[in-house]
Amino acid sequence: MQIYMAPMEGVTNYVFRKVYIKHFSGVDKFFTPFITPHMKKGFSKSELMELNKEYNKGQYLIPQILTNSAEDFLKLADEIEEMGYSEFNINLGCPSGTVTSKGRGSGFLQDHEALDRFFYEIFEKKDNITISVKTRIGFSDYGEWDDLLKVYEKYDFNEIIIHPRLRSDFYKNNIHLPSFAEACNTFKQNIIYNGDIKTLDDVNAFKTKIFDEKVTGIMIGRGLVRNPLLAESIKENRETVCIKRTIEFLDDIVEEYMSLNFGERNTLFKLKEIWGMIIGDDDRYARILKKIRKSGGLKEYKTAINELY
Ligand SMILES: Cc1cc2nc3c(=O)[nH]c(=O)nc-3n(C[C@H](O)[C@H](O)[C@H](O)COP(=O)(O)O)c2cc1C
Repeated sequence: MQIYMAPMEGVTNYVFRKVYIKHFSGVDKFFTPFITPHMKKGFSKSELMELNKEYNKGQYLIPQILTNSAEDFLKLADEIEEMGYSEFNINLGCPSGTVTSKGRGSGFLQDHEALDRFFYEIFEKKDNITISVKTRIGFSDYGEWDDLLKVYEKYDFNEIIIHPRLRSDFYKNNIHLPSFAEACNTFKQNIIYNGDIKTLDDVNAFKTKIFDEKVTGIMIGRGLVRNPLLAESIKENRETVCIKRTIEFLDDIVEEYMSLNFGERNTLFKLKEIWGMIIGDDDRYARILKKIRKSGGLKEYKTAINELY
């Protein structure tokens, strides 16, 4: 089973991924956080870093694009192709209000005809690239999935990544496995499962519920940030958590940000977000998380981290 690291804006960015592959193994594919067409502005500095082949060396990296315009997609894909990419992922899952209100991300799932036209134009004009989608199962009603499946079925995606939640669920509420199972019966292509995998047990439980040879992989987001050893664990089929290796990894992330001149404040901001995901609402470490969040500089941050040993 293949393991993909989920794109997570602000978290699994170029720095995280670069340092990740120095410390851990097990991830087969990485995705950039979504990139939106920029029209006249050109790529931002961070987008250029996300896509820089030299900086991202050693990763099988797929650029993810967020748009509802075939014309903009084609133009952006051409530009990214020139940087050496030939595989693209389309974001049809982002639940953020600022994205969905413009009919993008999971907002695009509301207009099946427009979605169909979008894919038609892309596949008609671009036959030299590989395209996958990352999708939710609808906007606000499970009943939408049947029609969406009919649209997806028409196109030659190399794989379909499914997060079986509605937009209205955001990242909470239960996963809707019947919709995922329905996709397994419908699609001919490879299917990748995404959602709430946090431990090796979660993977094994998933496999007992869904066993279909078309499910060639799982994509993991929060679970891999919480325990960066999870991909290795799954590949080796033994649960491994090692706070020491996790801290060494995060120390290296600090160094990488500092070497890129992010400055102490911005670096700390990034680390606080990562620690928020690692500790989450685990009461045993709530006090330390509070200290991490309150730290005003890297020295104070390190003192807080040392309490974890
Ligand atoms: C902070 C954050 C940022 C995210 N950014 C993206 C993104 O840029 N593109 C995308 O397709 N999904 C994005 N996602 C969704 C994740 O890729 C993934 O689908 C979601 O976290 C569910 O998987 P998980 O339960 O394994 O975390 C984001 C999620 C979070 C929490």
